[in-house]
Amino acid sequence: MNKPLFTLKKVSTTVQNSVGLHINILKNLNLTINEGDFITVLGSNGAGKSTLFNVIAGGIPATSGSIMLENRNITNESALKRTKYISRVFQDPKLGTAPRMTVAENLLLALNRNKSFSLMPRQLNKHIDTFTKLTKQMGNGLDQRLQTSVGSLSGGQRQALSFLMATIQKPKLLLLDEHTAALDPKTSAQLMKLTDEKVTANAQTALMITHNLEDALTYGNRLIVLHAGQITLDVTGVEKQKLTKEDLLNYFASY
Ligand SMILES: Nc1ncnc2c1ncn2[C@@H]1O[C@H](COP(=O)(O)OP(=O)(O)OP(=O)(O)O)[C@@H](O)[C@H]1O
Repeated sequence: MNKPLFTLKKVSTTVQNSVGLHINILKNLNLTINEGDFITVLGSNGAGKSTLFNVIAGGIPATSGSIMLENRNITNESALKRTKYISRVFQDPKLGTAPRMTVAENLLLALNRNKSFSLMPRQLNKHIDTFTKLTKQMGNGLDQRLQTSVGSLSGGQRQALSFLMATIQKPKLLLLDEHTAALDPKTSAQLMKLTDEKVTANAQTALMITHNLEDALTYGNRLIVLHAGQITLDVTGVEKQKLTKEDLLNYFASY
């Protein structure tokens, strides 16, 4: 049985642009994210995908409608409070990590998110084996760079670190905003594979925005398409498995 985790009901979002005009981005959007869903999110540029993530994470308020987390109404909860249970990885590897701190310090920060703690060497030493194991899984040399400052990592290593930090404490929801798009094809494919392994192994509820149709079809149990601020396609399970790249191209061409 599908258990609803996040429920967005008739969510609309209006923002003001640089010349003061009000733009309605999300329009009466309905979405139920079930526990364990791994949803790939497609949509043309400007469809409202990142805005949807911003509204779920609390960065942009819903102008109307409601967002429920199980039985709790979180529509007006701050973004800061929502970081307790929602993690996000962005397209830009520079976001989500502290550049002057080492890889190990960043991981310790993520491990202690929402707690008061110290970055004392004692604390770091306690976790170093765990961090080595975790970073080794990435297969990109990150485990050899635990004591290196994050600013000197490659984009791929830094993005792998952002992903590890976002998942080190299992969040209720993981939002992946084109998180492999800025990486070279090999590094991107490697992080995508690791993402799938981790999300699947942890039964992690996740939404992943991508412009890569193959990734959208290959990964996840569910696929949604956003168009002009609304969800126009929502397929799950066998229906998703049957979907082809050609179907999607035809679907987009029909707009
Ligand atoms: N804060 C804002 N102020 C003004 N306009 C905005 C704001 N945020 C988003 N928009 C506009 O709303 C529309 C939707 O933007 P959004 O970033 O959500 O689209 P997207 O589907 O993620 O696009 P892309 O695939 O290009 O990343 C765009 O036209 C964008 O310019």
